[in-house]
Amino acid sequence: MPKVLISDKMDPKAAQIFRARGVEVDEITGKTPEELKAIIGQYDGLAIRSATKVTQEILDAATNLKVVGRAGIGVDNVDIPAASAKGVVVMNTPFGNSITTAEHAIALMFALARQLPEADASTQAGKWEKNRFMGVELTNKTLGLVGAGNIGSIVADRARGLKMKVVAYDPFLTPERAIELGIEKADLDTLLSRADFITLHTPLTDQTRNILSAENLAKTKKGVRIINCARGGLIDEAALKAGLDSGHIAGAALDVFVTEPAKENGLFGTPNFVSTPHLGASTTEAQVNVAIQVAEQMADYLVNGGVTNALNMPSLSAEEAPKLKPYMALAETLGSLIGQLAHGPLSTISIEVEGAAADLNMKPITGAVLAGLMRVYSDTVNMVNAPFLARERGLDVREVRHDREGDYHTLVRVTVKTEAGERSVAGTLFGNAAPRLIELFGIKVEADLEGHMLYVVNEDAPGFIGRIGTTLGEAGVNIGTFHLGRRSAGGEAVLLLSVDEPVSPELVAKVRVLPGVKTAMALSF
Ligand SMILES: NC(=O)c1ccc[n+]([C@@H]2O[C@H](COP(=O)([O-])OP(=O)(O)OC[C@H]3O[C@@H](n4cnc5c(N)ncnc54)[C@H](O)[C@@H]3O)[C@@H](O)[C@H]2O)c1
Ligand SMILES: O=C(O)CC[C@@H](O)C(=O)O
Repeated sequence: MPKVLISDKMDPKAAQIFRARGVEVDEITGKTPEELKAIIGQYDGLAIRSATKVTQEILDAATNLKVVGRAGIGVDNVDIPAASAKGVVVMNTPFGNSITTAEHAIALMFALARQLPEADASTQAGKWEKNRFMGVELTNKTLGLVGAGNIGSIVADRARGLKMKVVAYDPFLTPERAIELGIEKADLDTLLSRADFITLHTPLTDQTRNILSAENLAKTKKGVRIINCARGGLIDEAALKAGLDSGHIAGAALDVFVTEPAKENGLFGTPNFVSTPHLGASTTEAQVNVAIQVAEQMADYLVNGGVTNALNMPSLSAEEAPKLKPYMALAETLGSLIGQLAHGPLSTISIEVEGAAADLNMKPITGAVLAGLMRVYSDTVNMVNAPFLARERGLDVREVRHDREGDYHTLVRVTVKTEAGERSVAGTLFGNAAPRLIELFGIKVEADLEGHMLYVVNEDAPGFIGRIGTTLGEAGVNIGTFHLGRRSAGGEAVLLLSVDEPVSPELVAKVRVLPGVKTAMALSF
């Protein structure tokens, strides 16, 4: 039974779902990195929010880990390249808290427009400063939206309901989508010069870090009000403070900070500055949503192999997973066969599917071929890290889907380009379930590839089969299955034998010197 650790505070629904889906679960929150390192080795899955940092060190200690699930959106607390290299799937729940976070941005916009926190503090201090708190209306004001993705587009919708004009800067926003959202697409400088309020809704990347830098803040309209419910690091906090102090910026509200938890910050105590402790996603509804989603996604992966919302692997629905399972076994076997047989560096690998296979999601098939192939170099390879390793090795991976009907109802072919030329193997599913080799380097040969095998290429000549049988018999090796194919009568022939024990190098050497043998190799699957 797979075992999951929930290491951050999460709605109890997550644990209930894991248990109902046959996944054992421990809820242990508040561990230090050292304490987490000591226990993580026993778990197949790790469910987190933002407090747990999934670093290279934690991943190195996580010897059984298969999946990290983030109940939320941002995965900046997970070292994704390190997870990918270790073959650990990283998933998030991209939609569960979007409405809640958008509402928080709108709440902060109102808080700034009417100075609600300061007015509240003053009133409760008995000051009744009616003349001090003169606000501004939102109606007819321009909202500058930086990032019009899931959350940004909900903010835009709510802002339009408040009769604001919305101008958006997002390099990936299409003109059609802008029309659909009823917003104006603009470049950043235009947005900065026109917006009365600016709200940020992008991830933190090399392009967005300090997107509101001192230079860009200087381009804003005097009296601008700024909201950040996305990620700390999008705004230069020192420049923001200077803008508030000078009066150029009329107000700023931050839910996120460069350093979190933000127990101290230069902005604290600045007039017209409002802050919340990363509460964007903190509503009952959003926390229930993300807890349910993360548990369902992780259980799907651990129990059925379904992949949803993974950041380092193509999606595979729980419905598709059982259909793809035999194909992935076939693909991995073909990858392994060609990895064992093709000598020297590979430059290109092409994966072709036809017949029933052509109707399937191809990414998992490709991942499985690469995993089989790369396992020849490293036994920690799986479908998640194989594409990364292949890329690291400069392997050009091509996928080809054929509409044509071939001789087989379904077929997967793997071709690699080596220094010696192209090498190709193909296989099918027997009875829609059992992987079977049907072609090896251009020779038709039907074989089940499993366990220990001996591969021999020889000249097709009378007496050869007897000789090989005798050689194996003398070595005390029992032949399980025997598969033979040849290019033409008297031409090159290929022999695949399954045997009960691993084939020793000494036996391979004896087979290689038999008359007519061109090559011999031990294979294992
Ligand atoms: N405060 C919170 O508690 C909280 C909660 C949820 C999400 N978030 C954060 O909110 C942010 C937005 O989340 P989302 O779900 O809308 O993400 P999303 O991926 O749906 O949208 C992000 C948008 O940013 C755009 N973008 C990327 N680079 C850009 C650039 N250089 N300039 C302008 N736009 C750019 C993308 O095209 C995309 O449309 C993320 O950083 C997320 O981590 C915070
Ligand atoms: O889990 C949280 O409270 C924060 C979530 C938020 O930052 C996110 O990226 O989803």
